[in-house]
Amino acid sequence: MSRPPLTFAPHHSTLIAPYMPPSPSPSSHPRKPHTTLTFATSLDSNLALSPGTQTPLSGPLSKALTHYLRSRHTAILIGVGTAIADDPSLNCRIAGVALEHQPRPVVLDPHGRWPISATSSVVQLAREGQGRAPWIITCRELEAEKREVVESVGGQVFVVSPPPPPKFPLATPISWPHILALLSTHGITSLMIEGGGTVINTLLHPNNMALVDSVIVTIAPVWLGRGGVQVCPEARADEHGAKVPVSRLRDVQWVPLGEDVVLCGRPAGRG
Ligand SMILES: NC(=O)C1=CN([C@@H]2O[C@H](COP(=O)(O)OP(=O)(O)OC[C@H]3O[C@@H](n4cnc5c(N)ncnc54)[C@H](OP(=O)(O)O)[C@@H]3O)[C@@H](O)[C@H]2O)C=CC1
Ligand SMILES: Nc1nc(O)c(N)c(N[C@@H]2O[C@H](COP(=O)(O)O)[C@@H](O)[C@H]2O)n1
Repeated sequence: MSRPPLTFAPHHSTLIAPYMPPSPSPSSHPRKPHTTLTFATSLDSNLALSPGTQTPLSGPLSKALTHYLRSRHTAILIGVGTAIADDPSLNCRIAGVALEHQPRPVVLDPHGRWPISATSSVVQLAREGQGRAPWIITCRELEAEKREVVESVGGQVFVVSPPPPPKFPLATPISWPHILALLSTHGITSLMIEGGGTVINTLLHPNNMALVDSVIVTIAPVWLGRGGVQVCPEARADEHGAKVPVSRLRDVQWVPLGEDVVLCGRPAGRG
């Protein structure tokens, strides 16, 4: 499971410092973690060439920045589509990062679709002490073998009640406030949400956008073409039914990193 360590230039951390989670204070008990939405996209807003496949987009410098972000958050969340497509490691591979600065991988898997096994990357890394054991948030009890694998490395399975029938077409199986509150209850003070397309598009829905504190997007100089996994949230209309922008970022900074540019901002309307 050994992949080459990444090198991160410390001065790059000053550029993104304003978007980082605040230091947790022992006296405050926020109802939700500081939430950072972060992903890598092509010029045509694609995360991957096709559903179910992984497409490398970040260059070495922006990839190292993503790994630095991982070390600055207590957890990293993905949807089960990404877990299945990528078998991701979800650890921080910057040389010398101690286990206490590794993020907790969290997989949203309401229907228990992730075929997690002893050979899954996150499980192997947890066993080798190079990452934390995964947490799975699901709506149904997992098969005993899967639960055993998760628990054998110190991970946890959270079975939450399925919600009532969806009111809106874009309603997600588990509401985002519920997910964030659950993680907060279990000590997660900062959460990095990496994807994939479904997860990002539902978080960018006008109903959920206010839950996002920071947005950090790597834009790679490539077009992937139609039929990819696209970031494109539900459209929004005003009270007269006229289409209006879903949201615009404020406090924007563009950070060039190698051939990529990293866009940092905060969704408008946040304090
Ligand atoms: N370039 C980048 O930075 C990244 C790229 N990717 C790419 O994205 C692709 C995967 O994206 P996609 O296929 O859209 O899958 P996702 O990773 O977004 O997972 C989607 C699934 O997660 C579950 N889910 C999502 N939201 C919720 C919620 N609120 N409550 C409960 N369950 C939820 C659902 O599972 P169910 O269907 O069982 O209900 C849903 O179908 C891959 O190709 C991957 O490589 C992924 C991350 C980052
Ligand atoms: N930052 C970034 N750049 C890309 O080009 C990507 N394809 C991704 N994908 C995300 O990173 C996960 C893979 O992580 P590991 O290297 O295996 O730890 C993948 O699952 C996506 O969440 N990210």
